[in-house]
Amino acid sequence: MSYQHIKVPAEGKKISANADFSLNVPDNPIIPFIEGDGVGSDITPVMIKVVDAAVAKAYGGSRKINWMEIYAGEKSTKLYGPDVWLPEETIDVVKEYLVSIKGPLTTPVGGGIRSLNVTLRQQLDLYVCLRPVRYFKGVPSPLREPEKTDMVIFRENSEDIYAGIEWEAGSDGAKKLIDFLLNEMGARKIRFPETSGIGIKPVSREGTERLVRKAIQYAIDNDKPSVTLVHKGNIMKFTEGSFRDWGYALAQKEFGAELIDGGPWVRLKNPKTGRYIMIKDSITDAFLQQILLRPVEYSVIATLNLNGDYISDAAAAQVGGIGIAPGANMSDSVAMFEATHGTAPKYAGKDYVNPGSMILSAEMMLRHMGWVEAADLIIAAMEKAIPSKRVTYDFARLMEGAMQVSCSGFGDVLIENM
Ligand SMILES: NC(=O)C1=CN([C@@H]2O[C@H](COP(=O)(O)OP(=O)(O)OC[C@H]3O[C@@H](n4cnc5c(N)ncnc54)[C@H](OP(=O)(O)O)[C@@H]3O)[C@@H](O)[C@H]2O)C=CC1
Ligand SMILES: O=C(O)CCC(=O)C(=O)O
Ligand SMILES: [Mg+2]
Repeated sequence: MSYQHIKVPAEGKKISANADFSLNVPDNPIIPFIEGDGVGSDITPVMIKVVDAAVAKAYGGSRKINWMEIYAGEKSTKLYGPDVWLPEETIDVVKEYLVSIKGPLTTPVGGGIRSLNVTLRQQLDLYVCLRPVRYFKGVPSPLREPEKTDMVIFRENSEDIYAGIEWEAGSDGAKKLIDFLLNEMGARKIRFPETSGIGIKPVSREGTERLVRKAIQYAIDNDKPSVTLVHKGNIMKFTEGSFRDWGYALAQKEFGAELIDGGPWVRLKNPKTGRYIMIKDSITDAFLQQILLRPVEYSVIATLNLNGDYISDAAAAQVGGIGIAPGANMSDSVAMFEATHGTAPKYAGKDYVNPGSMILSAEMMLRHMGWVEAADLIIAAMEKAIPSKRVTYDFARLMEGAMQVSCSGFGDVLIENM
């Protein structure tokens, strides 16, 4: 297969999948990557260097990643033309090569293009946004006991107001829809109909079930004590409220969960360990204060798209910030790994920010590929590097006696510690 601008490495093979979605990973896989906008050009090369070092050290040359650059965002417009932000061939490659990693991409506020990050997730139906939140010893945190925060967020990635169904105030679309709502649907509570922009929030049973199913399965596979459905269902009854109800119903129907004290909480016995997994729910505003005050009570979190976006950054702050917050966007077959943070434009090109988020996203990618020895080396290197206090600005400014290093410098510290 030849592409317009993507150069397939001369060496290396594609990862393939079996009917049950398990992966066949060759020793020399081709891994597509998007560099990303803003600090993407800082963190992506550092991630590649650290991953290559971990793989070389873990497998002594018998395994090697062949990186293949693919394009999106500003770099794409320079190569493919001023309006081409997300080339078709990028989508094709992500789908075909099954495992990839991306840097952050800019989304303008208000007008301009819609989010390329969200578009990638929607076009590839990467319906799970998986974001682990864990503490590394020595990381400065605003909490007294940050080690008590240990959560894995399952954020629904394909629905909710991120579907982008909205019309600007004063547009024909907004007028038409508001008119329809007022005159045909009996809506009475649009306070300023003449000057309202309007958006639609689709949340489906299928979308909820596939997300909650993954979250419960994760809790089973990883022996986690609870899954919390986080929603604002008291206010948005038929979207967020239904998310909660469909989630509980799925736990009972597919996992044999039983009501506790008449419900709504349910519990199921983990078939692998015999221990109970509690399925509970929490309303988002209360949840956000409880994860600060009683983090030990939360383990696996299943939530909708917007809640998941907010919770990801808030929870990351508890364990040191979005500089080390990794993530993955996944369907049953395709996985695209990416940091939780964005393009941090004020730091772009300065070799300054923490590359940890992207390196830990790559660590998740290695684990997903079954290259656990290389993944373990990265975790062990983080565990040694941070207490040595040679860290990037985000940690250095909160640590006493730290020696601040650059983005690439922190990559080198990790490699020294492998
Ligand atoms: N998946 C994606 O590609 C995402 C893209 N975006 C996009 O990114 C752009 C910028 O968004 P913005 O709201 O500024 O959020 P960002 O996540 O880009 O940055 C917010 C702040 O987080 C801190 N931060 C971010 N990255 C790092 C890092 N690697 N190391 C240390 N600290 C870091 C910095 O804090 P401080 O100022 O304290 O140093 C930074 O100013 C927007 O266009 C947005 O749409 C946003 C999120 C995800
Ligand atoms: O797409 C964007 O620009 C922002 C997305 C985001 O904040 C996220 O996925 O966490
Ligand atoms: Mg976000």
